Amino acid sequence: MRLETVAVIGGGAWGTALAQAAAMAGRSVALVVRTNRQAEAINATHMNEAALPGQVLSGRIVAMSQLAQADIIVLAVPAQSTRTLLNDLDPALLAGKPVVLSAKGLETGTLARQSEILRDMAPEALGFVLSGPSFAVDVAAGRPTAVTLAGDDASETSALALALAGPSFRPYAADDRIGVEIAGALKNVYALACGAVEGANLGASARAALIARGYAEMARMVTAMGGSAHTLTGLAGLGDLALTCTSVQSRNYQFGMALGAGRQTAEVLASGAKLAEGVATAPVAAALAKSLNVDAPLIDAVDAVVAGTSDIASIVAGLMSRPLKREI
Ligand SMILES: NC(=O)C1=CN([C@@H]2O[C@H](COP(=O)(O)OP(=O)(O)OC[C@H]3O[C@@H](n4cnc5c(N)ncnc54)[C@H](OP(=O)(O)O)[C@@H]3O)[C@@H](O)[C@H]2O)C=CC1
Ligand SMILES: O=C(CO)COP(=O)(O)O
Repeated sequence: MRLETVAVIGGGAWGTALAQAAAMAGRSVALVVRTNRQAEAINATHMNEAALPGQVLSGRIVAMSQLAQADIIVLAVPAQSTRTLLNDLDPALLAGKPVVLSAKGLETGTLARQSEILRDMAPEALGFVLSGPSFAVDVAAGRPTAVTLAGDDASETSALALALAGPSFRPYAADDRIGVEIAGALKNVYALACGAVEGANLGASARAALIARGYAEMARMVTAMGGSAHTLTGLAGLGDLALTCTSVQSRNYQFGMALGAGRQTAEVLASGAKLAEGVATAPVAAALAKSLNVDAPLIDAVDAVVAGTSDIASIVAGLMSRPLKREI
């Protein structure tokens, strides 16, 4: 498998950061953005001001508005946009190529994981999923982090990890795509919850308890879907949960803070909030848990708060009065 050139599709914060990581790994990178105008501005300034203000980009990155041939294709658009994006692409450009899915979310309506969407839309592509504790600003600035890269074929996954690894970006190869995708999607739901705990002034103890019970719930979901709960001990599980559920820098956490302070979802969205994937994923995860018969009180709680069908005080009272049970 030739792994020299990379095309990253999606000119937002994460696409730009992943382009930078691939460039730092020594690859030649095409950053595929929406319009010629955006591409020209990025190429003229070596910055993507709208996505990562002030961050100077590697000279190995060239922005363009159309996908051309590349050895590795990285998709970095919001989870709800992946299907539309793939629908607009020429499947021949993806056939037989490693396609790295980096969005963290489950699709509304279909309940699909990102790799299921890829399988539907471009069945001849080789799907890999990338997830882990990685704020775009950190990755783009070359601050160190490590992530999980999961794929079906162990040697192809290791080769791809090597091609994307740089001095500050360390992908660990793994094989449990389901576990990695569910972890990446659900950590955003728990980050909303943890932000709400902060917004409602419920205290750091409540937040830590929520993270631990969220982890247990996530393990039930992953197992029910056919993944391995062991995956959650890694970067995509514990790593990303630890980052997103404790950091005000997280957009999901910020959104949760607003909900915890008593604001409604529509109001927060209308105020120009940044992308918070957990808002769309919470109802999907709740439907998935129901269909799998998995007990998921925290996902249900976030779903209710996002939908505005319950308030934080009632949610807390409901969770605290559930019948006592053994921990494991
Ligand atoms: N930011 C981060 O730190 C991290 C983000 N992620 C994940 O990456 C995904 C993207 O997030 P992020 O980049 O931060 O979000 P942003 O909101 O910063 O950017 C999303 C980008 O996708 C573009 N886009 C949307 N739909 C399409 C489409 N159909 N075709 C082409 N481009 C499209 C948007 O363009 P336009 O604005 O014109 O609609 C925008 O440039 C999310 O799932 C997120 O969870 C993962 C790890 C870290
Ligand atoms: O996934 C992320 C870090 O790993 C980014 O989280 P937010 O989308 O909540 O900012």
